[in-house]
Amino acid sequence: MSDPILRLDGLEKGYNRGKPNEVLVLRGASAVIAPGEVVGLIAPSGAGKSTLLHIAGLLDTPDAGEVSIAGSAMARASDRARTAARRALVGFVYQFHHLLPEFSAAENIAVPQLAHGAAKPEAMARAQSLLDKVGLAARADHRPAALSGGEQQRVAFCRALANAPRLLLADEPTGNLDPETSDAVFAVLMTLVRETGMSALIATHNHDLAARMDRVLRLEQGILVDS
Ligand SMILES: Nc1ncnc2c1ncn2[C@@H]1O[C@H](COP(=O)(O)OP(=O)(O)OP(=O)(O)O)[C@@H](O)[C@H]1O
Repeated sequence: MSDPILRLDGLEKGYNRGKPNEVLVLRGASAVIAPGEVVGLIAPSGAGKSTLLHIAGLLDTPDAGEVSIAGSAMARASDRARTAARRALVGFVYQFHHLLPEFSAAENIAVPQLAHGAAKPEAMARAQSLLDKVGLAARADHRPAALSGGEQQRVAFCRALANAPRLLLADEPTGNLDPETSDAVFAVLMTLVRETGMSALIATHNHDLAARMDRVLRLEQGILVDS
């Protein structure tokens, strides 16, 4: 059997440890995500969803436990190895688009490819083909401020997929949109994820959206439980 794309083993994470204002957020969180699996993450506000996603995406390190991506243990790997794995294997989408305001939609999608060593013409061609897929071919030259909220978020999806990651980590990817737009934009995200066959861990407060995923994990009292 192929390695899981993401394996979280007994993750522990706290802030201000050993001090009076200590907060223990993760207390042994474990999960396995198989290739191609799309998993929802439901957590009450403040339960540690962002902390978990940052550790899973190698943006932060756990106090204890292991994170393996595509079979490689990364929790205690060098910064250089973690950055290389993150760039090659992981895409991120947040609640707010975080697009660079002075760049066009296509340029925003080209940036991570250039950082990963692509040549500009190829990066721009891939940006255009991703924009085609999300119905924004005609918006390639628009700056983020000239796009609607739903369009900005669709560009952010393209940027997350620019380097063809194997794992998408999304933190309330449509949480900033009105319900109708959220539904339509979420459908675009799911189509992109399913078409590429990538795995995804998608945090949402929306139970209807969570119901469209293969399964759902809940983060409760610092551990992950099947929903
Ligand atoms: N740098 C930090 N220093 C101290 N406490 C922190 C820090 N970052 C997060 N926390 C605390 O850890 C807990 C989990 O935070 P986290 O941002 O992971 O929650 P969340 O589930 O993503 O919340 P929300 O859904 O409201 O965004 C919270 O109680 C938060 O106050």
